Amino acid sequence: MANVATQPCLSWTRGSIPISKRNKRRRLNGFTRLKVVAAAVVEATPNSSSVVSVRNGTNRVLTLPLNRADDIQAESRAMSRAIDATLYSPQLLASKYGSMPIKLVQRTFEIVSALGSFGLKLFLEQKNGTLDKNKRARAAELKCIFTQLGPTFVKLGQGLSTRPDLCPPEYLEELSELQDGLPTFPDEEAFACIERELGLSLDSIFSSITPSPMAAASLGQVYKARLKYSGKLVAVKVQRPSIEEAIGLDFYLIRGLGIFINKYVDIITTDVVALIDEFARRVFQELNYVQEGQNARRFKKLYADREDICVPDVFWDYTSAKVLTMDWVEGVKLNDQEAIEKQGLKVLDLVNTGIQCSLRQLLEYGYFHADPHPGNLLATPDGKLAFLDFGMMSETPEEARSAIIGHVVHLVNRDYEAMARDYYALDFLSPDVDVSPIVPALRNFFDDALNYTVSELNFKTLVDGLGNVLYQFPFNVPAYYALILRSLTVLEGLALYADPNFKVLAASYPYFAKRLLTDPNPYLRDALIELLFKDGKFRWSRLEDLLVQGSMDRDFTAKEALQPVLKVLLSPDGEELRTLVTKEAVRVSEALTFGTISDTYKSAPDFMRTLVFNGNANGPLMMPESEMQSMIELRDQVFRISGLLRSSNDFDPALLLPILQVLQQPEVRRLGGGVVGGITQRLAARFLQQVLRVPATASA
Ligand SMILES: Nc1ncnc2c1ncn2[C@@H]1O[C@H](COP(=O)(O)OP(=O)(O)OP(=O)(O)O)[C@@H](O)[C@H]1O
Repeated sequence: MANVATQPCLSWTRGSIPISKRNKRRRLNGFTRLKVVAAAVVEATPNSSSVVSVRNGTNRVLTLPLNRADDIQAESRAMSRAIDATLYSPQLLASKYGSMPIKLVQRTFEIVSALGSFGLKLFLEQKNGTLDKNKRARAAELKCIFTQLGPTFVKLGQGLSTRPDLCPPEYLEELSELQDGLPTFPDEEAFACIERELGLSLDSIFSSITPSPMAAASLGQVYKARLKYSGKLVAVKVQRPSIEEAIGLDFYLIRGLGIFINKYVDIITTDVVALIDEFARRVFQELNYVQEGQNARRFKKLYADREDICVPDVFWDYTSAKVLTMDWVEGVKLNDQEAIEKQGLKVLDLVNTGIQCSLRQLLEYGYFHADPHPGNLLATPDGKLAFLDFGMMSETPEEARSAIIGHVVHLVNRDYEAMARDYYALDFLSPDVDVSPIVPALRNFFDDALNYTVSELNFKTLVDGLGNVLYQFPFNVPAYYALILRSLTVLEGLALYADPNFKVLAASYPYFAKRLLTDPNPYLRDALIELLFKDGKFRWSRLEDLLVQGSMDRDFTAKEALQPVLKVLLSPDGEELRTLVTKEAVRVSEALTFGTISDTYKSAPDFMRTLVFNGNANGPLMMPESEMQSMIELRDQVFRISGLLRSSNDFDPALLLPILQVLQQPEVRRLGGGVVGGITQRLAARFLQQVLRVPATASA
């Protein structure tokens, strides 16, 4: 939902009306006032502020330490006010609307005539071949039809705007505007609702409130007010009157259509009724603003530990199922680039904050804001990214969170078999589906797409490509996945306004790298081992890349890097890894030794070369130039990596001790294979010992 487009901008000081005057006017209008209940003197503020505010006799605001218990009590009072909040129940809807044939016929007529004439136009345009040409106009028309048909259809449109698998891009764009300029309802009704719901008169709660809403959305409209007892500016969201009625009737009808499709339309194999029920359940949940307040509180607890994120606090004493009072957030919408820049802020910084926060939401705690459209994201004057509207939240199951990170690893590794297997863990495929035919389809698409580096990859290209693959197989895309894609595509879209070359994947990669390097979750640890060791060889370039990327993440600490893997190294299960590490140590120590000999040879004066190396034209070592070159590359890479680790303030070389311990185990010597292996093993151990004791510069 966005600001009411038609409303002249209300300046707070001039536009808001003092409550006493407004009440007089309302009485003149014959507006029935509800019984005024004594105003709450102490206003339970959210616990994070840790103060309550009261006015003393001289009208000064005093702040007192808040007992957290007050806040909990205020919240439970709000919950008891919302005890009657309507829940979605198909049975209840059936028993209620089944006996109202006239209402049903009227509404069916409204819907069928609006959507029927739209469908007819599409049909005719398809026949005369103008369907593609008119796509944009039709999409805009559908947006208007949904707005006219009311909240259920606005919600439906908002939902469709997140489904690139169902709608062409023109429709996605138009429908995603369904947050803007929705019709308002009369202010008198809104104010009466506040009084009825809270059992308090308006003038006992607010010292002033805007005469008309600052914004109107699908389910409610938002006023800006000042709390009487603390002088705090708040946003008061008031639900549209009789909205459960309207939505309930619509869902009853839509469900009827779903039952018909399930029974008679064979080409649609998905359980349409189940989809409708899930969607309706979510919309009904959104109607309980106490639930929304609790979502906001949980979200704030998890993510607003960062200075760059702002989440409004909820005022429980002024909240009920239909009224939500929270901090007023001053800010501009994230898609208003000009206004953001005027404040001396950069859109890309804010988008980056959004991406980092979204990744934490999706992949760390799994609790995420499922509706991050630009209307719900504000840039505050002090450069924070504010999240609003917690009506629709979603959760990523724990297994899926690791599986998503693992999937990215498999993608980077081009391990298509593993990618296909991931779809079980991601719950895309039921365990009885054979994944083998999916592998060539994945290879076909990704071999091409991955010719780009990660930093060049466009998220949308990747998602579209994957979507095409998914279409061909019996995939069932879980709702959380569609919402994740939505979150990231919205942010990518916002960033592209500011920088057409912005890449969401490049901005996300540091987070993935950090998680892989530091997360002890066994799934991620194994994914890291998979990424670093391929075909029995250690891939130094991957490690270097991960360290470079991971260190760009704000939460990265070098001392945690590789710890999960190093722990496995010494564990009873680490046998295979120990073998790999030992072999690699041999390779590295050879590279170090031969690299140094080669450097010494090159830097020696001619006469020395003749004297010491007998003037050997091939250099000091009898090996092809290419082999020598790759050894030198390996050596330089190892130096760069050790430099990267040691340049971080918090890196303690002693953290690498497990490798040294492994190299010194007697059975490891045997792995090196004979005398040469043994020598290089010792060289490797010495080198490491040197690193651990003397933190010298990389080139030393
Ligand atoms: N705390 C706040 N501070 C400032 N403005 C706010 C606040 N809360 C809401 N708004 C304004 O009101 C608009 C609508 O709020 P919100 O998105 O919560 O309503 P909604 O009915 O849930 O909308 P939607 O149709 O998107 O579900 C926001 O886009 C924003 O412009």
